[in-house]
Amino acid sequence: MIEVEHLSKVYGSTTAIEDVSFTVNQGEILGLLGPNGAGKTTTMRILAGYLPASAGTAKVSGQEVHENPMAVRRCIGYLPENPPLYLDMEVVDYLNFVARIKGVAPGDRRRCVDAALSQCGLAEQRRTIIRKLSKGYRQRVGIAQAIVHEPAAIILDEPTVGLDPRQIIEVRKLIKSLAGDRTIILSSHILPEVRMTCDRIAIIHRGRVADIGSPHQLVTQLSKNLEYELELKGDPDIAQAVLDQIPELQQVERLEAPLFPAHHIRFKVTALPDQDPAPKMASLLLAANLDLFELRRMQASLEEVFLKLTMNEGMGSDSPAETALPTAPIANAPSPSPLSETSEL
Ligand SMILES: Nc1ncnc2c1ncn2[C@@H]1O[C@H](COP(=O)(O)OP(=O)(O)OP(=O)(O)O)[C@@H](O)[C@H]1O
Repeated sequence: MIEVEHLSKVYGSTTAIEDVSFTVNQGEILGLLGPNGAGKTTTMRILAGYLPASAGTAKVSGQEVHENPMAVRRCIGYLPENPPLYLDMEVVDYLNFVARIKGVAPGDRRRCVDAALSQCGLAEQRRTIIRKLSKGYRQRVGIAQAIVHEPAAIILDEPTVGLDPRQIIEVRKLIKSLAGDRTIILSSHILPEVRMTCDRIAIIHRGRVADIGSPHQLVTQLSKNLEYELELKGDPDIAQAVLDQIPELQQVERLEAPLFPAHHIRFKVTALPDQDPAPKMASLLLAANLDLFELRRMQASLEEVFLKLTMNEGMGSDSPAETALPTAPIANAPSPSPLSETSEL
């Protein structure tokens, strides 16, 4: 559905994105995850046909974006980071206006606007002046303007930024409900955001795709060597000897466990790549008359994957799971300059 190949964009002396490639299948939700300045907005604006690339190609439904920007805009809906809402218009008038400038035929407009209002949970607000809406509802209007021409794909730039936690949950639900046949790309600098909403995640780091895959793939890729923690009761030397003779284990480490009950011992073991020695460990330890209280696989988290891929940035947080990613210190970041960009509406 969306194919991006070797895309690059240079602004003056700043390379915003370099050699970015990925594909998004029909009906899939892909998250672009990266800190501020990583290149997410640039990638999305190129895809939406609002910004020319310096090199590479982007295709939507087989159409090259640069060659057919108008055709591509018909099959893509775009929610920019700051949606261009006309605050003094009523919701329904604004959506009618957007439908008209997006080329929806006059006979289809009412149906399209009503569908967008209903899908975005705005039916009761149709006659409300946009200025009077909460930020969460304004964001719904932003999403409604992105889908009003019934595009096959939508691109949402930081759709939950600036919303309170309740509004975030509602907008997330809305995005999920818009999936199905539609293809969705959304960007975020918040890891739980993409983990909860997206089927696949592309980690964007300094303008490049550092890795791409489902949350599960990203995590298992990092942990080719499975790690386990064990808690046993019995003779520590026997336990050590049993574990030492398992050929699938690469490393056996006895852990200090001062807070554990008397005679309880703990080990951390690392398996050889692509080996899972759990059943063998359990049966050999039990056969040696040791009591096995716990055999727990240590799973790398998505946060650890992100940290590994973007190590040189330093997360600087005790709990990355609940924290936004840091601002990337891009060298020579210039102030935005007027380029040959077109209106985002
Ligand atoms: N119009 C512009 N002129 C010059 N440099 C720009 C322009 N737009 C973006 N940049 C630079 O390109 C790089 C990538 O910016 P981009 O906005 O794509 O990142 P982002 O990941 O979307 O970050 P954010 O979440 O802050 O928007 C940054 O270094 C940014 O300063």
